[in-house]
Amino acid sequence: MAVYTSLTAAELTDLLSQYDVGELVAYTPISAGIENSNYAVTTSQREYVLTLFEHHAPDEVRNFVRLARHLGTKAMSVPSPVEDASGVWLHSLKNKPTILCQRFAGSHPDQLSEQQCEAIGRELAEFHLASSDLPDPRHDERGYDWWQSIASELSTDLNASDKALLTDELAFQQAQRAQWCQLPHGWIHADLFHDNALFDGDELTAILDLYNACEGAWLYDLAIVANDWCASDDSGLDPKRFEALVIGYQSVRPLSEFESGMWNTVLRGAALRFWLSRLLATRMAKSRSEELPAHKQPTEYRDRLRWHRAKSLSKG
Ligand SMILES: Nc1ncnc2c1ncn2[C@@H]1O[C@H](COP(=O)(O)OP(=O)(O)OP(=O)(O)O)[C@@H](O)[C@H]1O
Ligand SMILES: N[C@@H](CCO)C(=O)O
Repeated sequence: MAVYTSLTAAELTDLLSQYDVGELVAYTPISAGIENSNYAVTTSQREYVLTLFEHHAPDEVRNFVRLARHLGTKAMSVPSPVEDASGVWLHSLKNKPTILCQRFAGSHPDQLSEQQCEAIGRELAEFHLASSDLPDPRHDERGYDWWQSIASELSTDLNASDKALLTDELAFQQAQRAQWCQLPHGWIHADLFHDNALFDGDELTAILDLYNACEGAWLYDLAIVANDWCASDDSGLDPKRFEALVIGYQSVRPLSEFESGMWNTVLRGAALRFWLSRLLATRMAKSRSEELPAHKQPTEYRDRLRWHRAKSLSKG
């Protein structure tokens, strides 16, 4: 949790002078986030967030931000970069691609309510529909092929029971490939956990961190949201929050009968994906002699996968 690149007031003032955003009043590093450096910036006109991309070249950033810019033109509350006085939105500070976005009000929800789940469901469906006319979604680098390849790499870190679970689930998912391919698909957020949304009470003010957005099944995106926002103490899903989420989503884009029949498969796939990515993150943290925070442990998603599998068995 860090800001990796330090900035002086003079550097920031120089950057802001290219925009029509008023004078610099204050700036504070934002410690949440592990990937990029973010600053909360107050000018005489309004509040902004300045992001310096730590690991990406300008062309990659252009590609990441394409979706946010598209959704910004449709008045969705996502961090879309502000243009400077000559229409340029991608700048460079300390040799790092840099953007300035509107700072949204609100905070990350903590005790998730049914109203918040309904709101995020509605917003996700809006996101799917509003992005559907933007061509060439990015390839999902954490999709099915990655599940297969990373699973064999990571299996040496697992005990026998987890290895058996992983092998069995991959075989199940492989058998379901043809069905997955028939699901309605397009751009998906792919990481809409509750720490990537802002709320003011029960009112959703923004969805953030579109940098994993890629092509995928829309139901899969909804399942990623369900596994996090509706998580229950027994490692499964809370039925009331899950119902609220689906009601919210369907109020904008009703699910087809085929999609509704695929829930269990897709919830399992979404749990598997984050079990694997957290296992990988654990391995990487260990190599730096660090640990993942308690709320990002792989076991949470392994246990959720087990819960979904037990559900499908109990349905017979
Ligand atoms: N436009 C914005 N308005 C308000 N707050 C924002 C905005 N952009 C970022 N933030 C705040 O900064 C934090 C970090 O942003 P973000 O999640 O994009 O970080 P990151 O390091 O790029 O990604 P990661 O979550 O993968 O570590 C967010 O959790 C949020 O609190
Ligand atoms: N949202 C992810 C981390 C960022 O991709 C997780 O909780 O595992």
